[in-house]
Amino acid sequence: MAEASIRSEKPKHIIFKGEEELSKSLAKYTADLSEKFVRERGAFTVVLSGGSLIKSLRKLVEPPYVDSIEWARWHVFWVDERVVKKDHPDSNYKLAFDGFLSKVPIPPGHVYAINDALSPEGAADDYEACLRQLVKTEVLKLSKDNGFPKFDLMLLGMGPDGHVASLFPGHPLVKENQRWVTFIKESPKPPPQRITFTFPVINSSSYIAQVVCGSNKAAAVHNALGTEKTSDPLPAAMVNPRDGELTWFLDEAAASLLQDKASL
Ligand SMILES: O=C(O)[C@H](O)[C@@H](O)[C@H](O)[C@H](O)COP(=O)(O)O
Repeated sequence: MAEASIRSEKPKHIIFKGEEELSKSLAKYTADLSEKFVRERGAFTVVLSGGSLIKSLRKLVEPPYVDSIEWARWHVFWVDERVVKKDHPDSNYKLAFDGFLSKVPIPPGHVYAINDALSPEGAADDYEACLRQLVKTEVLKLSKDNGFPKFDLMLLGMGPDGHVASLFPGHPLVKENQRWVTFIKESPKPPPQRITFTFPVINSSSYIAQVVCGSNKAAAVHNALGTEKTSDPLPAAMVNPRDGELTWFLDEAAASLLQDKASL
């Protein structure tokens, strides 16, 4: 079984009037965690998604954060990546590079992009091997209780169907519980070929921000934040860190079907 533990209570969620307020809060949240992990262990491992998340990180590359964050201590990963060349318009690396990474002095050797010369199978194996090497050099920690890598911060988006990373509703990959990184060749969201972290890795993170905006995602937010027990939860409802902290960052449109929707 995958780690589809059913929640007994709602995870923490914060509702913002709009995406502008959300992006300010997300920048402060990320900068505070960067400061904490750099102080505690001299490094900060951050996992990015594709999609609209990258735009919502824009305040990090503006003052005060652009100058105060210790970018040299960052190590950047992707929770999922499309199996395309790194300069292809569908590439999550390209999206993040153009909108974020090119604007801050993170050492290029700390940015762990997919090997874009490989097949989906090969790229997933290669990415997992890269993570295992980073465990040896102690850039990455391992979760003490399950042996999966423990990232400091995972920044997730969510699709209107409730998918996270490239883990889609009803797809067998949501139950993968051995691999750290796996692949999909028939993603319902184009492009079809992708690699993705698995749920045991996602749920071993120290902190997870689930960042969701827009009325087209309101039904999935309502479903994922509900506490009704179901045998077939949405992937977004399976984000449930075993020894970490999950915070949903929502705008009013995405939160419109929730009962308690007091916004900041
Ligand atoms: O490669 C991808 O497709 C993304 O990593 C994906 O998992 C994304 O986070 C969601 O689909 C939400 O995307 P939007 O925020 O653009 O809706």
